[in-house]
Amino acid sequence: MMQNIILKRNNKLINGTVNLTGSKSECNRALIIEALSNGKVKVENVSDAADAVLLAGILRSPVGSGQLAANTLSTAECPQIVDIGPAGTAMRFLTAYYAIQDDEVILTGSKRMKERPIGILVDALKVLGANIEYEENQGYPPIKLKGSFEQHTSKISIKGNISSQYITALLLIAARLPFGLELHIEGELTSRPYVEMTLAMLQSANIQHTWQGNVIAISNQEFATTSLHVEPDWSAASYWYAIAALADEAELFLTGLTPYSLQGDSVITEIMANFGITSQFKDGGVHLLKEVKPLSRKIFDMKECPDLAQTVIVVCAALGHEATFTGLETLKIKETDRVLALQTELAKMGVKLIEKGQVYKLDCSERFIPERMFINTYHDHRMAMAFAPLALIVPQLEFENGPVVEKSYPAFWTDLEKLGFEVEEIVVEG
Ligand SMILES: O=C(O)C1=C[C@@H](OP(=O)(O)O)[C@@H](O)[C@H](O)C1
Ligand SMILES: C=C(OP(=O)(O)O)C(=O)O
Repeated sequence: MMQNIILKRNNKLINGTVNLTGSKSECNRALIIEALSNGKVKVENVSDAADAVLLAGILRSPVGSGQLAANTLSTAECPQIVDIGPAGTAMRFLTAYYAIQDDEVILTGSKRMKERPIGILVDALKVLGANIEYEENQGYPPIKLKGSFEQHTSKISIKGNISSQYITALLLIAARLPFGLELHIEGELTSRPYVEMTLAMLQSANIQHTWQGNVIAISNQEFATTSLHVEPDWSAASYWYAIAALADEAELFLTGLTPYSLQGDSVITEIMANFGITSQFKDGGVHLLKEVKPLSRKIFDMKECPDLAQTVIVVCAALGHEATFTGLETLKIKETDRVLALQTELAKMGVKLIEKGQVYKLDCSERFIPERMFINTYHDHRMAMAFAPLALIVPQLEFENGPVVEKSYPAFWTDLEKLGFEVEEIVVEG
């Protein structure tokens, strides 16, 4: 049985306040830092995102610091098994974290997680001195981390264009390595703001770094006694910007967001200015106001904000705005192949996302507005949330697997309801 969601909206006037949960990216970094700091660092405002709740459960289990995780199986003979489900950051960050712990751990995840590459990070950790084996397929989870870490070198090289999460994972443990870390990033760095977020959060816990050219260095250092406060999630905010962009009139207040965020996805304010949405920071949050404005921007580079790609592409498709997108390469190895998922779902309204090398063009020449649209979500929270704003132009939407949003924004459907959307849960075979 599966829970689907029927979503409808009977007018195009949006007005209200939304309290977003904490950023899953910030929270998952903060939780790893907390665990590595031996109790010196505390996380404030732990996110409700399922990926963060799961990681907190693992790292804050009574035995502490991941020595024996709560949701795991362990006996004297068998290593504990830690299952992180679909949480990509948790998988990558825990790989580095467990690589330097003493106990033997098997780290596994969902069916999709077993298709998301981890080899680049495992290779780098092995060069540093970690003892890691693959349990099924080379280069992919599950992996066995065998403990007995002995640092061989502080210098390692890592490809920058596949996932910044590998780099973050290494930076998070760097200060705990006896000889520190000198990380050489090979080639282009994707999702750069996420690496900057990591370094900024480490800095808040008093871990200093240098970043010169393509080399980031962190020496062996002590964490300060401090707390790390998790900001509201800007990626979640993007769906409200999309709703405002598709409304006739919109006045929204998103609490707790500031213009000085560590999250690169705060760039949604600039992106959505092109769609007539002004962002005014006051009263402890951001006010969104819709102005009618001709659309002019034709090219969007999503390399630094890949999690916004679905949001922006769906808004353009809904408005019939034939924009061009770059920086979508990493989308193919996320919760699903997001390029393929977008192509398949947009085809249901006659829109094509045409891939020409590394450039993607939206073709709206045969676009139509269906009476009803069924959205497949492919175990991807962002497929559900990015298509939900379409309720402002399509009379009835049905989403496969409503609870999929829990990964990063569990209150998504209830927040829509509070803002006047009709949200009906139905149970279907599946
Ligand atoms: O470090 C992070 O918190 C994240 C980095 C990004 O991944 P990539 O670096 O793989 O693009 C992003 O897509 C993901 O949702 C969260
Ligand atoms: C890609 C994402 O998450 P992760 O890689 O952490 O699974 C996401 O939240 O869009």
